[in-house]
Amino acid sequence: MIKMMIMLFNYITIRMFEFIQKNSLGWQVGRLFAHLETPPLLIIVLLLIIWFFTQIFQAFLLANNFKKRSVLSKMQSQPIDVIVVGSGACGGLVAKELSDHGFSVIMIESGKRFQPSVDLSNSEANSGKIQWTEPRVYTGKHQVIPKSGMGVGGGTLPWLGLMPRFHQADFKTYSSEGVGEDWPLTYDDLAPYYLKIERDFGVAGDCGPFSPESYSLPMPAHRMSWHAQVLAEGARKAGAHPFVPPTAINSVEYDGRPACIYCGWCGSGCPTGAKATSQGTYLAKAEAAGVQVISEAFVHRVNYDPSAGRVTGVAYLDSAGKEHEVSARLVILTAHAMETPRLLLLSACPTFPDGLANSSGTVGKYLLSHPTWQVFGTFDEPINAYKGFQMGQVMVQDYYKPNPRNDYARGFVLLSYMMTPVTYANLSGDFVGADFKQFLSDYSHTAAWWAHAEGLPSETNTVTLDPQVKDHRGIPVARLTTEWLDNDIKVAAAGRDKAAELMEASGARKVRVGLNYGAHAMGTCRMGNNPASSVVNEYCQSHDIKNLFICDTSVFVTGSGLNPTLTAMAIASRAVDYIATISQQGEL
Ligand SMILES: Cc1cc2nc3c(=O)[nH]c(=O)nc-3n(C[C@H](O)[C@H](O)[C@H](O)COP(=O)(O)OP(=O)(O)OC[C@H]3O[C@@H](n4cnc5c(N)ncnc54)[C@H](O)[C@@H]3O)c2cc1C
Repeated sequence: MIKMMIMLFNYITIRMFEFIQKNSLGWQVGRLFAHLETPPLLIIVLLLIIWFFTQIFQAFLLANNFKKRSVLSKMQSQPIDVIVVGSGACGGLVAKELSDHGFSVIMIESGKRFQPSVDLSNSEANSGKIQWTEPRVYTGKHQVIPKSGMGVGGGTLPWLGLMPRFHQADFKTYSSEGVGEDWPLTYDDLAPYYLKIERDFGVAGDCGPFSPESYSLPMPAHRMSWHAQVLAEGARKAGAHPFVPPTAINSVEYDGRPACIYCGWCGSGCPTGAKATSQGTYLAKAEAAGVQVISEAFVHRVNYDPSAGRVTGVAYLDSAGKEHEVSARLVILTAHAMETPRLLLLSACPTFPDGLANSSGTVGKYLLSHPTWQVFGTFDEPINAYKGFQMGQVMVQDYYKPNPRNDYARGFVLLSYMMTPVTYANLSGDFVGADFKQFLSDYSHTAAWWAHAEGLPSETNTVTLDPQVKDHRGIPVARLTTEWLDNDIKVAAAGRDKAAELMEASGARKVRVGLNYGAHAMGTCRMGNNPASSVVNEYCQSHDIKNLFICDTSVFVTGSGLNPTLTAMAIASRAVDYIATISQQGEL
């Protein structure tokens, strides 16, 4: 075969020289045909040439990791400072704050843009529109399926708005308890950013008796609705100290957005704008200041220039499958802890064959989640727990601080919770006939505690590229491989049992343990001081590529037992200040 190819190559070369000599296409074609004595031989040669070039073309397509290649459009006429990938909690903040610092920013978001008052008004069906619906593969001993958002606004479209601060010890789990790992930053590093975001984003509630320090929030706490009062009373009887936690849902009109009307559909998107979303806060201001948002645009590669050792921009596919390239001085990934590692792995190149910015081999490793249990209580009188916002009208944090007498490390919190009717009905399982009827009529008599614990980091909990499953674009999807550690199981079980005890203390006639699952995704591109064991430094800057930043929950070292978004935003805001400083010093 090789011999044949060489002969073919020699033959074409000789003919080309002759062609140049004679400078006549007609003469050349005539001579070529004359040398090929029989028509079958001519056909075979032509087929071989076609085959040869098809192989080269296919290899090229594979190397570029996509099926449909169309015309590249270099869209910008002006040089851009920063590309932000993903428009969620951190993306919106990063775009707004960079724009305030004078950077020109393009944001690229794979989901659609919604008009909340029209597209998301008051229906459970909407939650499907605003959650990530593309395929992912979940595997491992205990499958963890963290929900995530999609659309302009990202995870803040379906989120429930809980905004607690992490505690000092959450950043030092190894030095305080010998588990997990210490972060390269501290609570004090983030405290000014927590404060700023609570004001800019809009948070209502109390810091509670167990907060890392005493702080006040810009809006008063919401009044607990009846079910939350019943749960709080039971918690007090059992010796706990319930309070109304920090929530990014307006209790009064704030920053041009109205107070909550307590319709109870927070997870389906807020039609009034009372719930803070990236789209309705940071991003709205960023766009007004000139930030360009490209929606329905899936970034499938971060481009890298090996001669400069820098990223140069990104390539994305629009909804019609057409490819575009955008270049910028800086690329910031805020695509969340499942899609950011996927994108880096998809962007493998000769310099980084195992994934861009992955010389440490840790991209996609140490996937963190919160092991949780739902515990339902059914009461004699109706308590209408569906009224008011869905989660965290009351919180119990008494069992959060680690206690050496426990047979587990770290801790948990309890948050009041109630699901919307169809989600509740879906839990009916095997009930039929009278049992099913009873289950449904219990809805207005039922409330829940959501026990939310800390899951510890493990190198074998990972996001990788699935070798088989591809999305509709032909691109490998994220594959999550997970197994809870012994400590995760124990601390979550302690949370579950405490929730059941408090529910009984509230007077529930029936206590039922519901689902056990993993909430929130974090930690797949963790930060650290050592480039051999972490992906970014404490300012979210890649150890390998200085103009590449990762500013989302991927950078978490441990997950704490608390809702993660405020802390991710605080870390991102601190990274923006760093970027502005080093940019001024000419270091970017
Ligand atoms: C139902 C629900 C309730 C929640 N409630 C709470 C809560 O009460 N408190 C809390 O702290 N957290 C909560 N969370 C979690 C919270 O939403 C996330 O922690 C937070 O949004 C993460 O922010 P992020 O910036 O890392 O990513 P996200 O906000 O998830 O944004 C990432 C964005 O990137 C886009 N994207 C992904 N890949 C690409 C790509 N290749 N190209 C272009 N765009 C891409 C996605 O479409 C998405 O819009 C909840 C989540 C859900 C789903």
